[in-house]
Amino acid sequence: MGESQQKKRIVVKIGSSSLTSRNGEISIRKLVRLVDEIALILDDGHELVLVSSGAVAAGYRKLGFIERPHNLAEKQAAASIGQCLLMEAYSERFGSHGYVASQILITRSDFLDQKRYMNARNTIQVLLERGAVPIVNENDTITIKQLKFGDNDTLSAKVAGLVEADQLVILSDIDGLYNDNPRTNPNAKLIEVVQEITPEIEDAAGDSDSEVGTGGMGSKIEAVKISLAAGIETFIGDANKPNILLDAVNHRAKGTYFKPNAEQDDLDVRQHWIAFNSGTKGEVIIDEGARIAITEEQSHLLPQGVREVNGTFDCGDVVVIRHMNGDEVGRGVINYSAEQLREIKRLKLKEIPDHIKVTKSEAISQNDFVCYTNINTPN
Ligand SMILES: Nc1ncnc2c1ncn2[C@@H]1O[C@H](COP(=O)(O)OP(=O)(O)O)[C@@H](O)[C@H]1O
Ligand SMILES: N[C@@H](CCC(=O)OP(=O)(O)O)C(=O)O
Repeated sequence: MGESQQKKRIVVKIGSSSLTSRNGEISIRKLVRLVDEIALILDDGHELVLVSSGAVAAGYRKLGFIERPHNLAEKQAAASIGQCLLMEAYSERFGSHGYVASQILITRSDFLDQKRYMNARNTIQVLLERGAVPIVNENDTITIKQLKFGDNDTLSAKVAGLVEADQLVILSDIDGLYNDNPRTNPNAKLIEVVQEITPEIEDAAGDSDSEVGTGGMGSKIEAVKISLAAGIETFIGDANKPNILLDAVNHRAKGTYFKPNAEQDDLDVRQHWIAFNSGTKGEVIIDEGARIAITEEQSHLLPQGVREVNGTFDCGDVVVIRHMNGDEVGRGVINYSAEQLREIKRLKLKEIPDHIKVTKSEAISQNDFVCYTNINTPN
């Protein structure tokens, strides 16, 4: 183990702008330099998952386009060629350092489904245990517009949560978050440490000015909200600075460090999925007694404390739990359908009619519940 002593699990996101030359084509020189830096981290004993953009950039010229296409189908076609070329370049360079690269293509819907989520997690776990370097990108060629991450910033934050990373490092063409877009305001100042994403920070983070970057600083801040909510410290810095990765891991790189709330509770993997990835189907409105039971007394949510049921859901779906006063309390996996719960709301367990008896009679079990005070901001 090197200077940082403790083995860390790091997710590194490399944006399109950091892998391309001025004309938007993939730059093998830039890719090679970054792989060489990653090898130093691996040599130091850390585990690393790489989230790499660049498939469209690597492929569009081979399809005869003179510039990066804007039409979705054309970008998807370009990505299907570019992804292979990208992986070929990564495999070759990682191989020269004695490391094996693996490809993982993910869509937004993979995060919504708990089984697919766990599968992805288990696969990456094996790869990391065996010393391989998982390289993740969005599955561009098959993802429909409505389910697209679009930029890879959000994907990297979700991956960091998936693998329970110690640190997320987002490398870009800029050395961090400024208090205004430095490309248009020469007086903008770098913000070195962020403890909380305030509305001022969200306002400062603008779009991308490059031809190849997708989300700009705005999508990076959205991503940071997800990683901080999951308790993962995050860094944004300039991919072009020598030793940026090793320095970021050792907290001495120039850039912006985002600190998670130290008092946050640790969520287990199922609670993490419920909090950040599941998506919710409907709402269960509860009274004060039920709120105290589930948030302060570590008890189950019983049908007795349910006042209203909004929307449609089935047993096993994740629902929002809201207090009668309108405040959101948390979310959890529901043991009844909306129809069943409407029929048994406010009833004691022994009063539940036989035709509605289910295996777990509580509405939401304590270990299937995530309280919003235990996380910063769920997405
Ligand atoms: N407040 C800000 N601080 C830093 N960069 C900003 C800010 N607002 C907008 N930007 C823009 O965001 C760009 C980085 O995002 P992007 O081009 O999407 O890169 P990537 O391809 O690495 O995701 C910067 O180069 C800059 O033009
Ligand atoms: N999945 C796309 C990446 C999209 C993109 O450009 O993302 P980003 O680099 O975060 O602005 C690709 O590989 O081309």
